[in-house]
Amino acid sequence: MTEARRIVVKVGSSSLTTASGGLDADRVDALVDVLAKVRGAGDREIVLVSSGAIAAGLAPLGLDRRPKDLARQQAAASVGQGLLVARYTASFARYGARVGQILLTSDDMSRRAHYRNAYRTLEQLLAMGAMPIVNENDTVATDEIRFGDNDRLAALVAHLVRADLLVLLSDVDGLYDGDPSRPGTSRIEEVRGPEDLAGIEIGSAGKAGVGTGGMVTKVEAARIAAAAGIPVVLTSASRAADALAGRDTGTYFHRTGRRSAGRLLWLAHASAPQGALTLDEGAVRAVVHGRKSLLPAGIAAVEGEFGAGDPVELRDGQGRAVARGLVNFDAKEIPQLLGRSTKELARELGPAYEREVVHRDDLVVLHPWNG
Ligand SMILES: Nc1ncnc2c1ncn2[C@@H]1O[C@H](COP(=O)(O)OP(=O)(O)O)[C@@H](O)[C@H]1O
Ligand SMILES: N[C@@H](CCC(=O)OP(=O)(O)O)C(=O)O
Repeated sequence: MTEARRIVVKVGSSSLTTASGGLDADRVDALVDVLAKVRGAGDREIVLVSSGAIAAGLAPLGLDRRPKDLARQQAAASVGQGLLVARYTASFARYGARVGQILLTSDDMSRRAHYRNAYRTLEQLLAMGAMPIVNENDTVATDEIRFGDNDRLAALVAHLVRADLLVLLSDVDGLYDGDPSRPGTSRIEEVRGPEDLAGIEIGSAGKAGVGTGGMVTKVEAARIAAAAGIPVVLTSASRAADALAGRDTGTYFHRTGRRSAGRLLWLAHASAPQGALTLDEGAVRAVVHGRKSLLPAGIAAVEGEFGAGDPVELRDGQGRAVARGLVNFDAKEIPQLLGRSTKELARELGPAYEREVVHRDDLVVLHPWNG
């Protein structure tokens, strides 16, 4: 852990708010103290993924708890994000450090140009010595594409910036083998693979009522990062200094895979497919084994309401998901393309119809078909 040069630290809402709700300036300062010292001590870079926008916006809007509807959550995030970053700006200024705000949606993690730009901005901020602070762009994220929690976003950011370590900070000092508020449960120190999670009761958000995903999304984020070659420490915000100093704390998830290709990680693990295309046998072979683009001739059926650019699932004849991809057509355009060659379509409907339905650069074959 002490060898990690680039670290993504994610802090949850529950670690930044007071018991009665609202942003807790002391807890923000305590976290900033730890991060600023790590940065100041040498050649380690940190990207902070911080939740807390919705929680910070509740009291100023006269809300006493996190609203259920998306519109009011977005309004709260809109008010709270400004307050959150203002707080971080003041807090890092105590160390002479600047902060830069980066708001991302799941869309940004999949579209090539957005992904590249986010990467470039993050690199530039780090090169200029500013502290990047990332959050989900709550005000534009719809229910369908929303991360909702920031745990998976943090895993994807860790992959995006090629981090050596992901630190997930919560209000609990690790993964427990059952609900930690129950007596008799104990902390799991290491997770080497899925077998170490068998039989563990992984629950949802804690009592504070401001967090969202609970342990489920943290374990999922750890799984995504570990599979992409990035080890993960899950611990409490109050143990952040220990975790960053490499002292034994929390739960350590060993990496399970090697670093993999860019933005497609999002497609494989965190996207919500907006529809499905059923492939004939030849197309399954071409896409899964040949790593080819999906052409209209190989599609047998289409389901769902999606627009061009949305993630869709590709299924075989038995209905099993074999891949995910970003589709180049709206759902309603596809029925007329089914089973037909691109040449024929171009002749009949125009040159715009000569394109692949899913380009191979926008396609990820799912495990266990990608072995
Ligand atoms: N097996 C478990 N181990 C640890 N915590 C768990 C477990 N199951 C459920 N939890 C709950 O998950 C909560 C953390 O999730 P959450 O409130 O979403 O935090 P954050 O705001 O930090 O993202 C803990 O407070 C705990 O009550
Ligand atoms: N983007 C949202 C994150 C929502 C949330 O509560 O996330 P988390 O506390 O990480 O489970 C916010 O800033 O409020």
